[in-house]
Amino acid sequence: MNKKIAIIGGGNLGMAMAEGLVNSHFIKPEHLVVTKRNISTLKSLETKGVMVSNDNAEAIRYAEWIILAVKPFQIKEVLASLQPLLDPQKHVLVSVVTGVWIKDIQEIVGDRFAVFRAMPNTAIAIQQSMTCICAHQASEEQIQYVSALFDQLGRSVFIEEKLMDAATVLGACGTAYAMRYIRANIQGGIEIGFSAATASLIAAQTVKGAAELLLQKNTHPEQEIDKVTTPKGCTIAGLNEMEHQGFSSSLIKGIVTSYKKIVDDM
Ligand SMILES: NC(=O)C1=CN([C@@H]2O[C@H](COP(=O)(O)OP(=O)(O)OC[C@H]3O[C@@H](n4cnc5c(N)ncnc54)[C@H](OP(=O)(O)O)[C@@H]3O)[C@@H](O)[C@H]2O)C=CC1
Ligand SMILES: O=C(O)[C@@H]1CCC=N1
Repeated sequence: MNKKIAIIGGGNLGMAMAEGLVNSHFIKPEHLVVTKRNISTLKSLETKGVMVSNDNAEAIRYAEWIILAVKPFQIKEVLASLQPLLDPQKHVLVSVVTGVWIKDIQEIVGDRFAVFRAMPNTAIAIQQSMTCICAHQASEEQIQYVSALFDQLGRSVFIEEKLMDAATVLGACGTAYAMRYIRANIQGGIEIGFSAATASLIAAQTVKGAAELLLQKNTHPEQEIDKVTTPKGCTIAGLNEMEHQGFSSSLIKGIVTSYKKIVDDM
């Protein structure tokens, strides 16, 4: 397991992945290199012993596993600059870039590489990501390595590439949707009497507990809702008012809008 990993693009997600990889001890810090043009924001990683660099070529020479974590509009230029240095016998590519297909990557680097697309979320920093993965021309050993990597950083599932945009919305944008739900709870909590700090704790732990009920007991949300709603009680009164105001409908419309944005832009 002494493989070396390069993360090309140490931004929000690249940095979160690096933190998760090091904190989980999946990789020794000295076996990880993270690049970006302005490396001054990578000091916390450097302190942990991770190599940081503004030289992608140096990172490609060092590592076998290349995680591409730049913005979608940057990927073509970055791949084109890396192409002469990439070797299908040595390198495996893992792209976390939204809306960029394996065929787009192959158009630039050629079709002889094992390529993965992975869609984690920012909770990867604390080993709580949900990561959807698809593989192309990968060996069983490479698939096992990628599985082990993302399972160490949360939970993972292999999906077909055609579902990758949907995975981006539900799994990655989903972190932002959940944050907004929690924030609204905090605002409501303050209005009914809590300090912001206490409301934040109650809201976040309650959401965590609700999610764990589904994950651990494998139940449907409505089964769990039935256990909370006393007939004529306060929960159902509040829930129904939320639905009258378009709660579920607004979430579904938001999810579909995010999805259309990816599909229409690419
Ligand atoms: N943020 C999220 O929650 C998620 C993001 N994604 C995807 O991950 C990718 C990264 O997103 P995110 O981290 O949010 O974006 P960021 O803009 O935060 O990170 C991209 C990083 O790439 C660096 N970069 C730009 N050009 C180069 C280059 N030529 N060589 C090396 N590094 C470069 C930038 O730093 P500098 O300018 O210093 O070079 C920047 O830090 C995107 O494609 C996004 O769609 C996927 C799932 C979740
Ligand atoms: O909105 C974005 O650009 C990215 C895609 C997934 C999460 N954030």
